[in-house]
Amino acid sequence: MIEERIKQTIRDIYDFPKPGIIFKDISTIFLDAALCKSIVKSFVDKIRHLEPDAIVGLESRGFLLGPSIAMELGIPFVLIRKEGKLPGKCIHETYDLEYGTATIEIQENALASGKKVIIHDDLLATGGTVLAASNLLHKLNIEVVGYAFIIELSALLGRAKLEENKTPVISLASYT
Ligand SMILES: O=P(O)(O)OC[C@H]1O[C@H](OP(=O)(O)OP(=O)(O)O)[C@H](O)[C@@H]1O
Ligand SMILES: Nc1ncnc2[nH]cnc12
Repeated sequence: MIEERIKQTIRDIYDFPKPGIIFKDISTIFLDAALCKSIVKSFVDKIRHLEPDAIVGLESRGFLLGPSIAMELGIPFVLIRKEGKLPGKCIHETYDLEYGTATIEIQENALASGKKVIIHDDLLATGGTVLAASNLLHKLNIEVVGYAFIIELSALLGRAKLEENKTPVISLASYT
């Protein structure tokens, strides 16, 4: 099963980037091409029926598999980046993380008004990052029809925040 394969592959790094945080290091997933392919296939199987017009990936770890998922579905991949990285007119949003605060941005003309998207990131923790991304997309009149994560840290209760408006939340491996 994909969940076991993911859990066997990633590593727990204690006290990174701050004391008390158990960091889920997903870099080992990318040493295993067969596992990467299986993860992309799992996402595609779970999100195709939502008929997204694009996948929106969150910098930086949402950029690792996001383009592959979009390519498999034959749809665009759109970037949400950390502050100061995107050229042209952008809108931005600041949010809290498990271990700090951050600001993300999207280009104003990244995607046409009225499009439907899936937001993809490697990991759901408090949900602060994806909620900020949802807010950005909402401001551009883009509808979020689902969220897709490799990993979910369920004790941090991000899912409940995302499901408030009944949007489907997909995660392939969940930790309590
Ligand atoms: O659900 P949340 O509490 O918001 O946390 C999840 C976010 O934290 C990590 O990113 P980070 O900001 O560390 O940046 P990185 O991907 O550039 O390493 C992770 O990749 C998610 O984007
Ligand atoms: N515990 C964690 N491990 C990896 N990425 C994270 N992002 C937020 N919390 C995290």
